Amino acid sequence: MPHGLEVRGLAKSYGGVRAVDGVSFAAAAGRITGLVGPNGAGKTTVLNLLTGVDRPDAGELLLDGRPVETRQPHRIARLGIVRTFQSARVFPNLDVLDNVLVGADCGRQRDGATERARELLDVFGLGARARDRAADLSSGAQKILELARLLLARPKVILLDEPAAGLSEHETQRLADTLVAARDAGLTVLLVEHNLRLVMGVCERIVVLDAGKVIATGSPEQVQADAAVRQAYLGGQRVAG
Ligand SMILES: Nc1ncnc2c1ncn2[C@@H]1O[C@H](COP(=O)(O)OP(=O)(O)OP(=O)(O)O)[C@@H](O)[C@H]1O
Repeated sequence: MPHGLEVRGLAKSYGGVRAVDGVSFAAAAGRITGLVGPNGAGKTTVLNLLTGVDRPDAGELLLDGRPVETRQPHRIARLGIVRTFQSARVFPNLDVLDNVLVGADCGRQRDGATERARELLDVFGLGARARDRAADLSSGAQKILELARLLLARPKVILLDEPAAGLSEHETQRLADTLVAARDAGLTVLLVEHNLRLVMGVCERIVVLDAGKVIATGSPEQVQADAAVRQAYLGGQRVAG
């Protein structure tokens, strides 16, 4: 059984702010791991450090037990670790199908790419929009399109930065179904998300950050019952289920 992604002692300060302060956790292979926490907890910074968008002050990243030495975003992507951003990055003037096919070039998976791209669009509910310009999709649909493009390249690990933000309830359900299907096909997922209903519904394990530190790790049930999580993250309220 491969390990998936492991983060050890990750740290990053901006001026006097310790945005990420000695963070260690694992995202097991073939599982969906949630990374949650209140605003400013350091979640996006973790994703930026893992994908080479920003440089850590300290820390190690391991993929399937092997250290990832490079800090260059394109090399990290070539190892199979890819990410989405809080706002979708699509090619507005390309149509929806061609947007997905860009992922085939990134992943060098051209054989059968068009067929697979169409399948992905169907799974995501965008099949009927294949020839529409990406710019004409809603912002939620653009996020789903970005995800389809990334999946076409068959990554090992996908890091998602608030994929449900701006999605309708229906789109969020599609997203959940697709993440579960991708996981069942072997994908390792790290999900940064404020929609706790989604997180609790699809994640096997959840890592909770507060003020740059991991304050809890466990199953959705364990995390919901954790006093430190309630205090820091929810001000004592019950975690939405
Ligand atoms: N480039 C930067 N320069 C200065 N400070 C930064 C920078 N990036 C992040 N920070 C600070 O680091 C801390 C963590 O921010 P980060 O965006 O990682 O949190 P987050 O958990 O993703 O929050 P949110 O849920 O609101 O997106 C915050 O105090 C933020 O202001």
